[in-house]
Amino acid sequence: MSGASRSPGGRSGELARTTADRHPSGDVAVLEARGLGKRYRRRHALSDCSFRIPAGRVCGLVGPNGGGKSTLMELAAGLTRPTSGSITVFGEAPHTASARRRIAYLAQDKPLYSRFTIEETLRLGRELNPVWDQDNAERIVRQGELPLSVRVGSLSRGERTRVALAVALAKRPELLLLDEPMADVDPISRHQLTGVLMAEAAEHGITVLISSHVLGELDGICDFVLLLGAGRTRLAGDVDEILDRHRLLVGTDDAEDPLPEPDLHEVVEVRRTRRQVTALVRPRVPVADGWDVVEPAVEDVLMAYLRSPGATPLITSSARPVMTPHAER
Ligand SMILES: Nc1ncnc2c1ncn2[C@@H]1O[C@H](COP(=O)(O)OP(=O)(O)OP(=O)(O)O)[C@@H](O)[C@H]1O
Repeated sequence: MSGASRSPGGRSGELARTTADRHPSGDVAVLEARGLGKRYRRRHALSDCSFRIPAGRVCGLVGPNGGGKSTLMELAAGLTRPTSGSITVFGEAPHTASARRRIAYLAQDKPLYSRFTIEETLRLGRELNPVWDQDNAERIVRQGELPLSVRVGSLSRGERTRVALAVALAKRPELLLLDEPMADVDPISRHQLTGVLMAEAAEHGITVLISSHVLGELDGICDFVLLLGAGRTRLAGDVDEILDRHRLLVGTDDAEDPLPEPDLHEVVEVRRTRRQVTALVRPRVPVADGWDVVEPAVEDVLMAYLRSPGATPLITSSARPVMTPHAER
């Protein structure tokens, strides 16, 4: 294999030594936002957004159109600066050269030089990046049956995604930011590229932030989620922790009050069909008899929060930033 190789967790160890404010759980945040805000003229793309993503997680980024996902990716990639609050990557401002070396960002429009061939694109990547895994990049391209001699401008959008992902992974990033990467990719390539992504993330301990509107696409690949709405953090945390905090209550819709204990649970959403009522709640006490109580799937939880913009946000302990005096300024 050409390019520098790195042992799994090698640079994570370095990260652990250099990050001062450890979380009570002992893990280390790769990406952390504290009161983060970004305003474009009068429009607030993000406001007072706080969360942390621990090292090695694959975090699904979800939210409605205009919810602030791309803005967050651009801030995390160091391409734009906050107008309030802070965002750090590996404990540093993302625009610093040392932080940017550790980040790869795949923007929604997959910017590549159209006039370059794939081979020239990879050569440019090799020249620009101190760490570059050429063999891996070529393997990912060849798996899509793309000849290296073809011009990028002649590729379909899905094929460009494959090349862009090959470039991003060849940099051997520690943080990979993927903005709706699979939107143009056919189902078979999507399955295959997702497999490549997961294998690379696991082998090299890459922390991944991946946005998608297709919730089923995130289910099974993400162990962490971040849901933004109107520029704010609405739901963040470990998938297991989030599932553990929610229950789906299913009952018949024959009572006057559809929820027998509305003061006892945080109600995220209530939905009625003709005879049935289904509620997603965060129970504070054991649920009373009369309801079928089911552990929800990730997609159930995400959909309920997306449909209910007024639901009380939940940021679980693994996603809550450590508030140092500096961070509270
Ligand atoms: N460069 C910009 N100039 C002005 N407004 C912007 C700019 N970028 C984003 N916005 C605004 O900020 C808000 C958040 O946009 P953003 O693209 O971050 O949302 P998103 O969640 O990625 O949306 P989508 O799901 O549609 O891609 C929107 O209201 C958008 O119009």
